[in-house]
Amino acid sequence: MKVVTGEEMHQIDRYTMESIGLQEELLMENAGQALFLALEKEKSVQEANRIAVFIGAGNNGGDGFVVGRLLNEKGYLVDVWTIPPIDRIRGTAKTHANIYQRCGYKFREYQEEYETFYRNINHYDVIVDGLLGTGIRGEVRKPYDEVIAAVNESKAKVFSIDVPSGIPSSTENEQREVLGVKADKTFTLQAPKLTAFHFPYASFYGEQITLDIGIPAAAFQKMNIHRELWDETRVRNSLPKRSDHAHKGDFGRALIIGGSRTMPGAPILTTRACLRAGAGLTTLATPLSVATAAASQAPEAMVHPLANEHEQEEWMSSVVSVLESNRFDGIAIGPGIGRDQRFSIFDMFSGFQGPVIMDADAIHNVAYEKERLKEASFPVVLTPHPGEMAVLTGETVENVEQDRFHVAKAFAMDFGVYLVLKGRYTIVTAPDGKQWINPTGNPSLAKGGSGDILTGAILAFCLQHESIQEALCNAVYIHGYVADQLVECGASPMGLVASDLINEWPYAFR
Ligand SMILES: NC(=O)C1=CN([C@@H]2O[C@H](COP(=O)(O)OP(=O)(O)OC[C@H]3O[C@@H](n4cnc5c(N)ncnc54)[C@H](OP(=O)(O)O)[C@@H]3O)[C@@H](O)[C@H]2O)[C@H](O)CC1
Ligand SMILES: [K+]
Repeated sequence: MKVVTGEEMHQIDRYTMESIGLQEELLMENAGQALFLALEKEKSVQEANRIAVFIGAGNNGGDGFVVGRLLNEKGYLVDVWTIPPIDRIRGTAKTHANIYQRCGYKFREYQEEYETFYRNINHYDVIVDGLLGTGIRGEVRKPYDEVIAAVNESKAKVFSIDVPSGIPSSTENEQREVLGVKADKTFTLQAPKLTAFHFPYASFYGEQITLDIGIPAAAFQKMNIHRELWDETRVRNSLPKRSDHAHKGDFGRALIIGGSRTMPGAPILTTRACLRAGAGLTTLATPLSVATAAASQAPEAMVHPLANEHEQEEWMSSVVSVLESNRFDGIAIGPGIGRDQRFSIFDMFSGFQGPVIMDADAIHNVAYEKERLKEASFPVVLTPHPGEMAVLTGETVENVEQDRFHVAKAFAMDFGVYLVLKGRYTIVTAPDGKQWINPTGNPSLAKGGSGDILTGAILAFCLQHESIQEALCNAVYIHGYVADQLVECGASPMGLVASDLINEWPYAFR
């Protein structure tokens, strides 16, 4: 499913109307019908004594008029409020306002009776928010700011149409305080909007449901949008199937390089996750101080002791000799190495051709020689969290977080790498700039060890998928999905640790 900015959606609408010939009146009717059907399924709507529909000046309000008409038709007790005077409503929204009136239904104007409006707002069980949609520009103006504040203070269930009113639908906004409707649920029309996956905006959306309003696929294709949601269907369709007569050689030889005296656990978690995610043969190369613990905690793995991490030269040559004396199909480097030492991944891995996943401390190292990413002999996957992304770009974490999509895309394209920018909605970016957003995961993943296991799963999946992009998207999806499953079964996000996720991994799609 494509994820769009408001501007992209407007262009898609325009193409649908002007080149395909589906008119806006019809799209608005479709939107209202789809919204009405979705609302009717809501318990709070079924049980509501009184429902309010709030309508703004644009087409978001037009959708509101269609919903208001259909709710009236089915006998719900509805108050339809227009925030601007009715004569300010124009175009297609006006057409549907006229249809509403000709069907014999009443509406109230905020400007005429705003005292009643604020008195009544506490008596509504449900508010349908058709105030502002993708057409908002700049800061929320009067009186919408006051109306939005009142909606947020009311006890009603709030259902937003398309976007929570006040929330922009692109991330290219100057930093300002965000004022928006805090929706319980947002019914997005046709395609999810970008800010639904970008904080601070995402927290206003509540649960997100996408409704089909009949915009043809051809209109999306024409626009060439390279940003998509990676959902469960995509995972199920792209996860490799194991044949009955498979053997371990079919699933790749994985090498994990990591660990140090003070961080022995990280590479062990990566190794265990790599095994659980199905790699055929998994080897851990780690300093002697970690090797014994690793052998007992990941007995299915092979362990190659490396030189002490403080002996920089020796450590690097021990890595090289592990690579020279064995054959590996993919490598993950970074978990628990520590920040004290400098090493060159490109010197150590020269000539290697399988995928190399660089995580954690390896990212800090590669930042010093990032120009060499452009000439790597192997496909590179970088898995930074926002702090590590800031190290890579030389920007502040705030700058990264302000525009994650653009920062990730620019870096992946400039340096020709796959980039997994971690966060509540992790973004996978391919070297050609295409992006996929991961919807799974919860706060239990905001914890030490969670990145280490993702790295192991990514390595294992890269060895089992034809496409690196699909491997990354699927690993990220399942990593979050497993955490979601555990929380759904009653585990507290506070108490879950990375090992719990590793143990749950095989049951992800039971
Ligand atoms: N394909 C689809 O998804 C369809 C979506 N539809 C719905 O249409 C809206 C987008 O409609 P649009 O008219 O472009 O925009 P809005 O409804 O958001 O309203 C814009 C008007 O709001 C006023 N405005 C703009 N900025 C502000 C602000 N900062 N503060 C207050 N008011 C603001 C302005 O009106 P004025 O008269 O005050 O100038 C704008 O004109 C989309 O979200 C869907 O809900 C359609 O139904 C068809 C298909
Ligand atoms: K809205």
